[in-house]
Amino acid sequence: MTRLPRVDSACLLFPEIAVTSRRPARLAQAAIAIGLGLTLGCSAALAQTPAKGSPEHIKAVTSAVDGASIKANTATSNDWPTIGLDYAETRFSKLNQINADNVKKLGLVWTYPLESSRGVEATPVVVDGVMYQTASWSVVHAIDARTGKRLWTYDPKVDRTKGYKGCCDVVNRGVALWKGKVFVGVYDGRLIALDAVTGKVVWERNTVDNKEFSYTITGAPRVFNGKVVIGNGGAEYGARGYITAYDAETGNQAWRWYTVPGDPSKPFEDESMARAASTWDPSGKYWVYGGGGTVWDTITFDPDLNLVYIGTGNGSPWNRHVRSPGGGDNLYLSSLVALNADTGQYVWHYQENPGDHWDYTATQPMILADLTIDGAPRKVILHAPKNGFFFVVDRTNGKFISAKNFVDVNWATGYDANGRPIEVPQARGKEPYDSIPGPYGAHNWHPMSFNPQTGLVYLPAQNIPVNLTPEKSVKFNVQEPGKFASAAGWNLGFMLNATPPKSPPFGRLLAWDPVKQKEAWRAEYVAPWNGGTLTTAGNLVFQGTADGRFIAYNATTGEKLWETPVGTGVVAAASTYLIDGKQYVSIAVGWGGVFGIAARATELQSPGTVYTFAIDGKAPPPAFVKYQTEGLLAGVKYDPKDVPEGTALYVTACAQCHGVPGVDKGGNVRNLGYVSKETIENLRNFVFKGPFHDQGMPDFTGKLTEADVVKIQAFIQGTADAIRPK
Ligand SMILES: O=C(O)c1cc(C(=O)O)c2c(n1)C(=O)C(=O)c1cc(C(=O)O)[nH]c1-2
Ligand SMILES: [Ca+2]
Repeated sequence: MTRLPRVDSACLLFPEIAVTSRRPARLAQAAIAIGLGLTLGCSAALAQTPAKGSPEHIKAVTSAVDGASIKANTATSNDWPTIGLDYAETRFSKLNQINADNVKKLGLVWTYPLESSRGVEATPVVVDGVMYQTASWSVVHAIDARTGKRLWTYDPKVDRTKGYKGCCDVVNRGVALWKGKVFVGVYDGRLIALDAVTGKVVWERNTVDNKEFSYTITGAPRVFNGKVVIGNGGAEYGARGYITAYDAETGNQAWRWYTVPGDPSKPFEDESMARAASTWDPSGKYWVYGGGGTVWDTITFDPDLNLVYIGTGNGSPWNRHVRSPGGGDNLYLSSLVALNADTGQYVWHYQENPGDHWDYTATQPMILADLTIDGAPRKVILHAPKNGFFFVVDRTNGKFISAKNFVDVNWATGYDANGRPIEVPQARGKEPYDSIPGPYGAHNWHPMSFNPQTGLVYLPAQNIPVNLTPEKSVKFNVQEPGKFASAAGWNLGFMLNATPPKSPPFGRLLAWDPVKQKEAWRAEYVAPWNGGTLTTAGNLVFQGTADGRFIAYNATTGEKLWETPVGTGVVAAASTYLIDGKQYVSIAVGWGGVFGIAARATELQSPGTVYTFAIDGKAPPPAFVKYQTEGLLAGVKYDPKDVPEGTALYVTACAQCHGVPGVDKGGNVRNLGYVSKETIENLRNFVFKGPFHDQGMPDFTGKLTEADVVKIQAFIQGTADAIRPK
């Protein structure tokens, strides 16, 4: 990356080069400046070189981050300036000091405590040794990566009793850095610009001023051309998806694009909404549920075509029979959409799941690549969404090139030449249905990477079996009566797996050839929900695992070359960067996300931590923390007649975080089948103004009655008793 203010070395190497590369009109001026610099400017500048890690240094290196520097960094990968490394989101670093020959000598340099006990999903962003990392509850940490010491922490103070507003853990997928500001999307819907040096708020906007829907933000903002763009989540609770661009300097709104139409009796926002409305059946009153299509993760910018690509989410509610009874594609659900980066106007779309029915989102991270396909150079998007197919799409026009399933699927047999799925009719039937992939996806938000040297994409793939039972009636979310709970339109019993699904769960790292649409190698894991990937010119792939390890593989062969325990399950992806000429690898660990709330794959539950490694690192690992669990709950007195009502209450109020008592083991939230008898006997003390409201436990005052709690107790003990080995 070109760093203007790095006068120590830049002085010798023509100080104005970075400026001229950005502003060609200033070539003549620059020539003079170079001359001056060599004669008198340099000695003065050298005397003022700020100490690394000092406020002046942080100001200098973060102010230099802009579109040109992000592009320039791709020549070396010295820094990791955006969440996916570059605008193409390759997560492929050209650094090769750490490589397949010496990775065995990788050792710990420092760890940094993120002071969080919920999921950590962000990739560390690093420029010249200044690191920005988010933890749960959208807390931002600035870290001196030379030492691992805190520079500052910013807590946007999300109301901890409002975690229920999102479906999938109080997570955050990271920051965007631009001209001295750090941008973070906050769980409660705010977009905040922070001063990169001090962590103080520069501006703040509420991006979800609408009161009808339960919006949250978990994704990372994207900055380009002086605009910062953010989407939101909420389609499990009823929401209408959109993304908004703001001026990065002022926070003024530049544009907004909705992903699905609103009430057709009112004027449409634009032509793209009018066209979309013809693919929805108004008798389903989809606008009341919001329709869905939330842009809760991937937003990618293409500087060459000046397009923004977004992946849109599932239908809201999931079940199309409820949402749009007459069928229809329901544009622009589950689609890749290209927008004009300046205006936010629709340019093209490709819909991966017409008429989504299964929470098959297209929000999974995409990678922009230039590939030779059938002998011709193509500018493509590589995409592996929840639905289990790997897509190659022409990013100049949205035309389908190819799709191939990367895991076994049962909802479609393939895609036709026009890019439409060939669906299996039972997948939309009225009978209970084992959805493969299920709503957790064959691949979720965990970032994949693409290594142009091997030609392979490294993709965390999985199966998490779920049985879906179609049902017309829509259940309430106890917290917000009138808001629809997650599986609205599907029987909420899916959470309790009323009909146990038959397919086996798995988690694996897939090395996938996107040209041949074929697996090259795989590594099997003990469980699903493993971390994102990083790949390097050192012929390496790095990935953290659900069972608490950080692993390096040979990128060509898949041979495991190195691993280290990290004290808890890993869901995030690693980054790598140079500091003062030496290569480091950092990974933030912290078990969580939608699967990690209630389930786990290791007995270790250490808090959120950033680990940083280098060759010959010798730092001692921190002490690991074990899960605190009691034996299977026994002895709570209850009336079996209360169990059916208790079940319904538990499903709408408790299941999403606590899982099924005694069946799930508990993830970053405890399972109520494995707590003490006294805890369940005193459940009311936790439910109403209880001690865990600062950790994400909602306050149910006014939402549940004391009698409801007694029924929930009956369900919890009844379930534990039912599964106890006789
Ligand atoms: O439909 C939505 O609006 C929405 C939002 C989110 C989110 O914001 O985290 C997730 C999902 N859906 C989702 O379907 C999903 O599987 C998921 C997993 C995670 C996670 O962080 O582990 N978030 C989300
Ligand atoms: Ca969803």
